[in-house]
Amino acid sequence: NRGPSTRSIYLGLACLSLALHLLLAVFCLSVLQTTCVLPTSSSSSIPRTDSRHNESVSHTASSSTASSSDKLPERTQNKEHRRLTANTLHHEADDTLREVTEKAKEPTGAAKTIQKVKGESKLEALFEHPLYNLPGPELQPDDWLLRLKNDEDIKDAESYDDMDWTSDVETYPPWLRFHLGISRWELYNRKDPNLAQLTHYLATQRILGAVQKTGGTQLKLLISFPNHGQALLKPMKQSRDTETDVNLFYFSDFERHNAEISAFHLDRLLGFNRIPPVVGRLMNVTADIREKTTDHKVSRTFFTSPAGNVCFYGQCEYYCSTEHPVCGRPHLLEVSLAAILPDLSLAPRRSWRSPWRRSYSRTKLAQWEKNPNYCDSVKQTPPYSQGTRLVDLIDMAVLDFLMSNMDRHHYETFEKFGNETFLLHLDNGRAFGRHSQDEPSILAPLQQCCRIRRSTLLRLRLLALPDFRLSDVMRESLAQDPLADAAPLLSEAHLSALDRRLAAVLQVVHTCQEKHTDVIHDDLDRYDQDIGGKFNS
Ligand SMILES: Nc1ncnc2c1ncn2[C@@H]1O[C@H](COP(=O)(O)OP(=O)(O)OP(=O)(O)O)[C@@H](O)[C@H]1O
Ligand SMILES: [Mn+2]
Repeated sequence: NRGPSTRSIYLGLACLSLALHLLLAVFCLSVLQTTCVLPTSSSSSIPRTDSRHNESVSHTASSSTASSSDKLPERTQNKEHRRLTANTLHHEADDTLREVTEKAKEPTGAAKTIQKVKGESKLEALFEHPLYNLPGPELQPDDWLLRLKNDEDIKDAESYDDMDWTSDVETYPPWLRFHLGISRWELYNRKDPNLAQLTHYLATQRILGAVQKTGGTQLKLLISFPNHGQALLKPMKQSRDTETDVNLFYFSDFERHNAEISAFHLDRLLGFNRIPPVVGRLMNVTADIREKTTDHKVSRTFFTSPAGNVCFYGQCEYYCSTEHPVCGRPHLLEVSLAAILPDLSLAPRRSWRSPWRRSYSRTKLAQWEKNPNYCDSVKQTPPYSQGTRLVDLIDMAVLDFLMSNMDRHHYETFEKFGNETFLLHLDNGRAFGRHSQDEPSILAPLQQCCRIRRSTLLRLRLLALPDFRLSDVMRESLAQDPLADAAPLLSEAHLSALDRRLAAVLQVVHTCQEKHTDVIHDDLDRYDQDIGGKFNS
């Protein structure tokens, strides 16, 4: 008899459960709508402020793994891995990105000072000059190193199909926006507001880790920050003004943190934009390195010096010993931090041996030192026989002569761009070693080939004028670095050496022009109206 009543109870319960499920579903839908739906602008184009970049460009999401760094074996970017890194980035992005961007908007102390003297600023005047505002070639999609996917790509590109790039480009951390801004012709756009945010990020972010960076001969660390940001650290090893010992060969010279910082500023002042942004920072050796490192090569070399300073030396080929320690005072240490380039697995680079490489021997001379017609053979050898490679190399020689860097044995390019691209000016640690002496042999490419880009020559002439004097704009530019608060990054002696060397470069060009008619590589024929007849060459 209990059959029908039990059945009705079961029926009632089933109805109740159904109703509850329905209620739950409705609730879930409404909640998801408000919290889980991400902006639909996943493929949003980045409107670029600079006229050079005024087309709308969308970048591929492949840059997501840029953060994954050296730990990954090259070319192991399978789909699973890419999805993982993209997702991780987004999770971290949510809570820390806003903080970073907010902080980055505050100008540093030095930047504020510069703003005050607006109107008298030679640096501002320089960057307002038409020679620093030439519209570059119009950029095609292939002219970006990394691209986010745009609608077209979504339709046809299988390789990106599992990417989950849903957040707004504006919320990407500065290092990622730096990567997305690398083009065929320059590493960064001087007017990109992200540049200041990137240096601020490197100078202020909490340090999460420090390991020794492999490759090269002297000690350097790979620093990691929140949001997968990384930097290449070079420590201060000697006082800023110590001149390189005259009996030390160029290949035995110490690397200088202030040389890395100054080289970035100089390269930017020359209008090249070919050095990754570098910023100075006062770090705590104990809290930021000793307590953070997971690298035994580093941690086991820490000690306290007789003076009570915390020191370490790491493991490397040159100067990694108790006799050459890196020491805090007692904990504080000045370092340079360079923005890290996109990971090699995403943006492979090619390393080129410089035709004017030194012999790196105490006794041997290189070919270019023995043969005055050396350039004739270089001019006939690819890639120097075509395009702009030779004048690019000469630009680099001018930069190196100005800062007296004799250590340019190699240079790198991004493989993606083939031979039609700028040259990366990495590793400037051995520059600015001596101010009392110049090294004319660094100018051998210019002097032997008698060729120079017109835009480079015109900028050099501009920097020789009192209104834009190189030493003055360099002093002003370096004052923006956080370490300038402690002491100038380059002494006055180094700054005036720049003016002296600039005059020497112009003299070499002048001598060339007396002997040859094809000295100028005219890259400005399209802009002659813009720059006027003021600078005839
Ligand atoms: N900003 C950067 N981002 C990514 N990789 C970099 C960066 N700067 C340098 N590297 C890479 O690290 C390598 C070593 O750096 P660097 O040349 O500065 O060290 P080094 O000890 O001075 O080398 P060497 O002794 O060969 O002159 C470089 O060859 C380059 O490929
Ligand atoms: Mn080096």
